[in-house]
Order: sequence, then C-alpha cells, then structure tokens
Amino acid sequence: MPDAVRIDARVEARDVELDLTLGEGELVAIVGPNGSGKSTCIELIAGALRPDSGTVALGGTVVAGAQTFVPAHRRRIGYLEQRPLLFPHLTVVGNVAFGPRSRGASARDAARRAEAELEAVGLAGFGPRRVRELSGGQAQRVAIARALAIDPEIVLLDEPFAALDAAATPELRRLLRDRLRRITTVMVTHDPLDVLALADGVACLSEGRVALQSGVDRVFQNPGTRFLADFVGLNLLHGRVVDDAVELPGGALVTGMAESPLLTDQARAVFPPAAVSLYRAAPHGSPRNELSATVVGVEDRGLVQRVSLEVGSQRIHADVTPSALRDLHLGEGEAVVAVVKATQVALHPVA
Ligand SMILES: Nc1ncnc2c1ncn2[C@@H]1O[C@H](COP(=O)(O)OP(=O)(O)OP(=O)(O)O)[C@@H](O)[C@H]1O
Repeated sequence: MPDAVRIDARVEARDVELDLTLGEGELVAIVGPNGSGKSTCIELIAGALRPDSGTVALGGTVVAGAQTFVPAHRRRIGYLEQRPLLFPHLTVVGNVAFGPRSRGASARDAARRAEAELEAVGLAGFGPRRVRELSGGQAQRVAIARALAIDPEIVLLDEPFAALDAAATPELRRLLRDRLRRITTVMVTHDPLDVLALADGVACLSEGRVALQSGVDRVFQNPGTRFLADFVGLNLLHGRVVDDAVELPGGALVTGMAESPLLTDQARAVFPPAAVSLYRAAPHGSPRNELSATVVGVEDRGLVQRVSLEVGSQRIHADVTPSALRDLHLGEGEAVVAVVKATQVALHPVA
C-alpha cells in the first residue's frame, strides 16, 4: 500500500525542507517552535503552496512536483482551522452540504449526507439554523461535519481547539478521535493533551526540518529534542557516556536507569520536574544526583512553584511546594544544589 502522505520537498524562500511520511489512517501531530515550518507543511499538503523542488504525494499520487501541480480544490482534503470560518449566509446544513455539492453530488444527496454528518457530531436537528445562532463549540462541530462530508483522503487540523472555551475541548477531542478513526490526519498543535488524546505519532520540526518523527509513547518517555522535552514537561540533560552514567559538559555525573546499555558516546538523562529537590548546600550520604545549578526564574503555578535552573549551559525545571521555596529564600541568580534520585532518571543513548 502506498504511503498516505509522502513529502520530500523544499521551499527556498522559507528555507524549509521537509521529509515526512504518514501511513494510511495514521494521525501525526506536527509540533515545533514558532517559525519551524508547521504551517508550511500544512500548506504543502493542502495545495496552498508549491514546492520549489522535490515532491508531495498523497496516496501514492504526486500532487506537486517539477511537472505537476494539483490545485487545492482538486485535492480531497478536509481542513479544520482554529476558527470554523463557516459561510454566514448559509444555514448549518447548507454549510455542510456545500462540499459534496461542489464535488458534483445532487442537492438531495448532498443534503442527506450533510444531515448524517451533523448527526454524527451531535447536531441532529440543527440543519435549518443560522450559523450566527451557534456557540463556538457547536460551530466547530459543524466545521468537523463539513470537513468530513467530502470523504477526505487526508484531514488537516490546525490547532483545532486553540480558539475554544477550555470546557468544550475534552468533548470535542473525543468526538474527533471517533470521527477520525482510520482517516489519515496531520494535526498542528501546541498542546500535549491533543497529542496524547489523538495522535499515533509525532513529528517535531526545527528550523524547517523534521528533527524527529516517532511514536507518541516513545516521545513522552524519551523526548529526543529539547523542544519535545519542554513540550511533554520533562527535563532533559545531554552529556557524554562515562561508566554507565551521563557526564555533563561541566563534569557532573548523572546516574539513572538505562532501558538498554549505553553503548553510544552520547546520552541524555530524562526526569520530571517533580523529581528535583533543591538545597542550599549538598546533602550528603544518599545515592542521589547532586547538580550545581543557578536559579534563573520562578513561576507561580498554584500548588507548585516551578523553578527554572541552569545546570552549566542546560536548562532544567524543579517543581517545589511554596513552603519549600519560602524556606530556601531563593532568588534569581542564586546558587543551589538540585538533587535527583537516580531511580527517577531515565538514561537514553543518543544514536
Ligand atoms: N508567506 C511567507 N513568505 C515568506 N516566508 C514565510 C511565509 N510564511 C512563513 N514564512 C517563513 O517560513 C518559515 C516557516 O514558517 P511557518 O509559518 O511554516 O512556521 P510555523 O512552525 O507554522 O510557525 P508558527 O508556530 O509561528 O505558526 C519561517 O521562517 C517563516 O518566517
């Protein structure tokens, strides 16, 4: 079976060069810092942008290449953006029927299909309503119905919940998970909960390149890039392998649990911010990692205070209670010892 999406394409003016593959029915989350190329990836698949070189293929058919460019309206793509962008002059059912109609379905068939899609998103009976009578969450449901009414080959989700009330999001995530089963989907998101709830895989972009593509479980255990570590809320320290431990550039040793022998030169130590305790001076006598660190910021997160620390040139976070923080009298620029139990550190070889 051909790949559902195969991008191997370059956009000169943006210095973007993407190499990305999705299998049939797979949902891949595209994550990465601002300007890393996420929108460009979506535009290449949607047909809003033509690559300067290379190809974009959907379902094994080249839709963009040196000799070919299939325009957006000829690609069977369901698109869901932050805001639903419904036609205000059409009814709800008119909005959903628009796609099938413009692809040649009779008015009756298009309306029937639209009603079925509306029912599937929990909006049976909403067909005759005006778009302006809908809540934000309802409008986004209509947009889902509209995107799926054309039997899309690929669905593109561009931060589909970012503009919604937080209360409406879990229900809509569930709905999308059900409706997108077996439909190949590319989702741009800044929210790790979207990834956990919806995605099979993650592609992390950096400076216009795919820095890493991996399964979701893997990324949450072993985020292979600093951006991904921040994204999933874990600390990551990079160093040299010395005697089954990771030696940081400053010379400190980090010991931990390795799932496979560290046979590489380089490795990373991964641990949660809650596993880090802070001390003014090194507490002796326990088999723990002790890292000299400098406080670079404190963020009030309610039940915990998140302390940002620099360990050499690398950044980590410690989640401590407000009372522990008060007792330590910590301020920016101050030196502390960050202590992490070896049993809470996962060591991963870097290939
Ligand atoms: N229309 C454009 N013309 C020229 N350069 C562009 C255009 N749009 C984006 N770029 C550049 O292309 C690169 C990739 O941008 P892109 O919008 O794809 O990133 P992104 O990951 O979607 O960012 P964000 O998270 O901020 O939306 C950036 O360097 C950006 O400045």
